[in-house]
Amino acid sequence: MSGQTEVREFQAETRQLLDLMVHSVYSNKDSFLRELISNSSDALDKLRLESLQDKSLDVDTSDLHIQLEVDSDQRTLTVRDNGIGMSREDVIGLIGTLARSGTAELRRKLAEAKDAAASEELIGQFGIGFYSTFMVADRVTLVTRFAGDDVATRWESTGDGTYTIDEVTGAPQGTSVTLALKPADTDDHLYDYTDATKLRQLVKRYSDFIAWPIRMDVEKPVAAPATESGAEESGSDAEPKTEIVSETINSQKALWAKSADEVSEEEYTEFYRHVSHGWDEPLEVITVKAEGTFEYQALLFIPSQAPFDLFMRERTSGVQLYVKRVFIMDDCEELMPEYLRFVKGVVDAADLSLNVSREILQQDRQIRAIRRRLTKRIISTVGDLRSNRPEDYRTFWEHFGRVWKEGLVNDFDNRDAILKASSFASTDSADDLTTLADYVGRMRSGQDSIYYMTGETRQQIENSPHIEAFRAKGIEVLLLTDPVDEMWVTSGLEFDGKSFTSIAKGAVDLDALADDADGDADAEAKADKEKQAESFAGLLGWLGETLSDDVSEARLSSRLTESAACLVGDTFSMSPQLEKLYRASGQELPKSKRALELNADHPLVTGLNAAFVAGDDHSALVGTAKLVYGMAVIAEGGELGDPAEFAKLLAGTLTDSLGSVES
Ligand SMILES: Nc1ncnc2c1ncn2[C@@H]1O[C@H](COP(=O)(O)OP(=O)(O)OP(=O)(O)O)[C@@H](O)[C@H]1O
Repeated sequence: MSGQTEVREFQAETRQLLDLMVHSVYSNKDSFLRELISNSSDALDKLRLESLQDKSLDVDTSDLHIQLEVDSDQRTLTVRDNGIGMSREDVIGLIGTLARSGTAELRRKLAEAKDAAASEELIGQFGIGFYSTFMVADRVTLVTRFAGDDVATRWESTGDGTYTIDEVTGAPQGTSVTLALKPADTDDHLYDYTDATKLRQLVKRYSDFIAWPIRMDVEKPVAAPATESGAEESGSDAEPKTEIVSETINSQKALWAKSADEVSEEEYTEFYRHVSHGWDEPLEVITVKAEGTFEYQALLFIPSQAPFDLFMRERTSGVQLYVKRVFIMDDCEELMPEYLRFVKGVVDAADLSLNVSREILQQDRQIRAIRRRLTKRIISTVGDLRSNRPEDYRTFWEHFGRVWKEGLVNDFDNRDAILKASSFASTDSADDLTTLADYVGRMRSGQDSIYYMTGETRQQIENSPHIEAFRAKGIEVLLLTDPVDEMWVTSGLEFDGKSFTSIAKGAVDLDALADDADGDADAEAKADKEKQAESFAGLLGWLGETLSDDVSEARLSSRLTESAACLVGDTFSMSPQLEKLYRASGQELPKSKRALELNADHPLVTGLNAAFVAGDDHSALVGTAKLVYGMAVIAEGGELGDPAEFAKLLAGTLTDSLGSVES
């Protein structure tokens, strides 16, 4: 019996994604089955957990399983489970709309994707779960009854703009998804999914480890009954008899309980996809087996692709917690520090209660011990990747380096090891990243700091005036462009006894590092410097006052070779990027002032000094002073406080210079 049918429209976003599935570019169409079985398995986990926690829940959990049902005449395949089911609201929210925050992002990227291969990769990165059914089906019907509810909900769609939803009674608890299959077309990687052999093969390949039985009715020859004489009944007219028997077609073996040499790479990959809801391959598999006081097993994966929500607040699925093979929770944050949130997998602890809650976990000594050990294992694994598999390490770094470096700020116990396994862009190479050990190996004699500069892009840093003298003298500088770099680099961390020094802050004395330094030349240079300082003293004092709203002082620079001026913070001041980040996050910060450093060899600066020394009335030079300051801000990629004033001053100066050309 069914209630009134309601026709609803898919959201525009969902429609576009559906359209993509219907005209799928994804060659691995078989994976729809994995998605459905995976959803069913999750639903069974949830029901078991729910019934453990809520004893009053009136549900039968005696035979939790997944059933595959085939109707060859109708060409349908049904995946049925007796799991937790969904309410009508769930169906509309979870199935009817692709409400996940990454959908818009996926669509945008798909629109940009140039070819089918790029689209495949994107689908791999985002995953499309339930909607993958439309790769193989013309019509999908879902009937579901939430545990404890009386009425069930039926949802149906042909993958065009609408779906229907209505109430049904008499449906069993759990969920069934029935696919009206498209005709097989092997050229399009679309197989006959009513074929028992094919289904068996797919379950074996993708879902063998699923903890719940996956059953299918299969036709089997009936063993002929023995006659009284003991001989089998036989006769020329006897047709071989068959019967339909229900068979469990997965082995249900928990992969984490097996030793690594018993598990194939493919099995690990499929398990990884199940726990991560990902479609990519794992970059590395980590197995841990602890015996003794705390017994547990862990099977962890480092993915090869960052999920779209890596930097979103409500991230999903990380490491799942099991207790003695029973699923307890997804995304068990207590088992993994936040900066390792990209790690996926399972931890099965033997000695916890099945009723364990998040509150208890937070206090639990065993959980803390597991977390400590797993963290160390992951860090050492990444270190090994770096040493032994540079290509894979590079993939890792591209996808997860930014998150990894959060550990330098947050994980005090392991930060030296994290730093060791990190890598950085530097002026040493345009393409390759460097480790700190290699950087230190290239340090100049007399250099006791690791020099770095932070900025928004590599190009911006490389073009900033601060780096000029370092470039001219061939001193290597790390180029740090991730927001998190600002944090760890100023946290007092050292590497190999060397501190990190920003080239955009404090005074630098590069002369001490000159490799060709000779005593006489040094003394001469020092005397020159002193003389220069004297001749510029008046100008510097005046500039400091004139620009006092913006700068703390004006001084001569030893870091400039090409530009006229740059701005330099105190050793412990915030960089402009960090200030910007804080402001963007809504924090009020007092205006900070930096020193204006001038290049005493630049014609603009020597000209300005000559003009300053030549007259007593310096008011005509105020505009030039402001321009010099503004140029320093622009050169480092900063934002002018009053761009209109700067533009006006510049226009006036240009006009004057043209006037002098005309006359
Ligand atoms: N058989 C089922 N029983 C109960 N709930 C289900 C079932 N299938 C799907 N759902 C619900 O619908 C939601 C959406 O499913 P869908 O497969 O689209 O995405 P997902 O499993 O959350 O993520 P992914 O796309 O990564 O697989 C699930 O999270 C689950 O809450």
